[in-house]
Amino acid sequence: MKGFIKVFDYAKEFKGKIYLAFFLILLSGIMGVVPFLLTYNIIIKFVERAFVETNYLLIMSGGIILSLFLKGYFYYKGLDASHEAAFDTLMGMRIKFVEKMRKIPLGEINNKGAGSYKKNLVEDIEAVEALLAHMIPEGIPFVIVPILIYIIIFAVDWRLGLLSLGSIPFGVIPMMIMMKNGTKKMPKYYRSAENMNSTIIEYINGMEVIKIFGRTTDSYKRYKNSVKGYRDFTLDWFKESWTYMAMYGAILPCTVLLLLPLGLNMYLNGTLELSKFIFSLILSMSAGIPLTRMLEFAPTVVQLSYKIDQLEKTFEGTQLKEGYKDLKIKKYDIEFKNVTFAYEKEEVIKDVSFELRENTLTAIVGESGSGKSTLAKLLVHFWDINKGEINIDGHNINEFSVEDLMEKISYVSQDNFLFNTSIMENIRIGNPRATDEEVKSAAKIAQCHDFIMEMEKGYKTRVGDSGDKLSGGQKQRMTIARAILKDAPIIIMDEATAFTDPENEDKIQGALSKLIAGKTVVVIAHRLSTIVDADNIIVMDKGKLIAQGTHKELLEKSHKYRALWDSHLETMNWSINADVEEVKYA
Ligand SMILES: Nc1ncnc2c1ncn2[C@@H]1O[C@H](COP(=O)(O)OP(=O)(O)OP(=O)(O)O)[C@@H](O)[C@H]1O
Repeated sequence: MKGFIKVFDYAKEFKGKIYLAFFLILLSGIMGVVPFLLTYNIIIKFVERAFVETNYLLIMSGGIILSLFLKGYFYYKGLDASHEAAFDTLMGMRIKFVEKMRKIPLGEINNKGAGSYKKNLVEDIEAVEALLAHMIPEGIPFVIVPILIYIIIFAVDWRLGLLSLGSIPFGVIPMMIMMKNGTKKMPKYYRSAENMNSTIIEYINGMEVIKIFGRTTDSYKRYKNSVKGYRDFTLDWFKESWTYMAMYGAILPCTVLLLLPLGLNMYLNGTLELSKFIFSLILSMSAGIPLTRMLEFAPTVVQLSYKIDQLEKTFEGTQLKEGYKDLKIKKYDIEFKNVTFAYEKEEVIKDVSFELRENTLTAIVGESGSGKSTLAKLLVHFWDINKGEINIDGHNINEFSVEDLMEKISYVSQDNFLFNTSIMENIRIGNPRATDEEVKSAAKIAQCHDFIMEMEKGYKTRVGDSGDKLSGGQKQRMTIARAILKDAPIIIMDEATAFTDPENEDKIQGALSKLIAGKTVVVIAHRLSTIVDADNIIVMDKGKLIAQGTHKELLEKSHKYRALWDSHLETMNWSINADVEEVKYA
């Protein structure tokens, strides 16, 4: 129930509209009872005098029509206000939760998967609409109106009051059982829905591989199992609930269950007046409609409560350590001090210490999986480290806000994600204030301009989902253009030119060397020939820093570096030989 109550925190800003909706729908509910009272008046008059005047009948009928009209009008106006409050709240929640995502470690986001977040942000938050737009404004009057009706019946005759409540215990017991069982089953049901969402997204993203390898892939099996699992859990949940829903749905609104037979008996025994009996009967029946509507909300309460709990856990759980100070940096010197880090249990960075000086280029080399990219990701604060410190000009990066730190760093990663918008806007992400001319000039430096101009719509070309209308090399050069446009004092390039052909790579390297002058630069490279001139080279091996120095120094003192260099030379020779063979056979 905690989650259910929590929703009101999110709707606080719009409580005026919710109160208004509640008041209007309450009025509508009261107007709904008026026709029953007027009808009762006509019947009583008829029973007492066996005659009713036409004028009186016309006035009463007019009253019934007016109250029905007002009932509809207040209801419509009430729903209008409640829907406005509900959709404003949904928008606020979606914006708030996505803002919170910035502070969630990237690993956690990747582990949960895009589908799971989509479910949270779209479906789970949507469930709040039912609560704010319907349950509060409609549900509460649906409780108050029957209470008012029962008070009146008690006032007429307390025995009739008791009898008219007769159906409630028979209806409430199955309802409570359903809610209790539903709450127990909710986690499994919810997890299966999340799992299905994630596997659907994974399946669609992996369509290329699935088409090549057919239906036997694990991804297809996982997809099928998750869809089946969701069906099983949903059916399981509903099967259990249906019986109880049918029981309380049939019994609770049957307000005359005891009142009709026992009241009739009392009238026949002469202990009850006919007018009181008819009045209570009519009033009791008018309570049936709001009771039925109220019941429709019962299963939603359980689901909604669980969903809000989960949303809070997801978005307010693990958060990156972050500061809010406006830190003035004098010198962009960076220090990794005894840094240890594990994505999960196993440490992938072990007690690593080194310095990156302003106005120098530091390269990180090592075998695949040695921890190079992880060091870069720790510097951009995608994760919190387990032990040690990373400092910029003596300030721990945990003291910076995520935005502030990002302002200071240009990071070209191996994953060159592009948004499905124009090339111009994709590059402008580097600096949202940049003019079109500045974007084009960055694109020229990154050797993108020519291929962009060859496209039909030039810079206005949309790049497709995740940039799938572009080649790997083109995507990479566009992300380099972003970094050039950003012009931050710290530059990290993780295999920035890996997809680039040698001719373009030379040009980009030339352009980058101008760009990086005076900055703190970190380059992660597999092709060691690109970093032989680096001011410092850090050699990583299985998460440990095993040596550092210039290329020349390392060739002399580091066995590992020499091995890496030899194997690089071998690859270069191999590719030169392959080129010669190609020429021979051409
Ligand atoms: N998101 C992640 N979750 C769990 N483990 C990870 C994750 N990313 C990387 N690892 C593990 O951390 C270790 C270091 O990976 P990292 O990507 O830093 O290596 P690398 O030296 O950059 O490799 P490469 O040259 O192949 O890019 C590897 O064992 C890898 O399996």
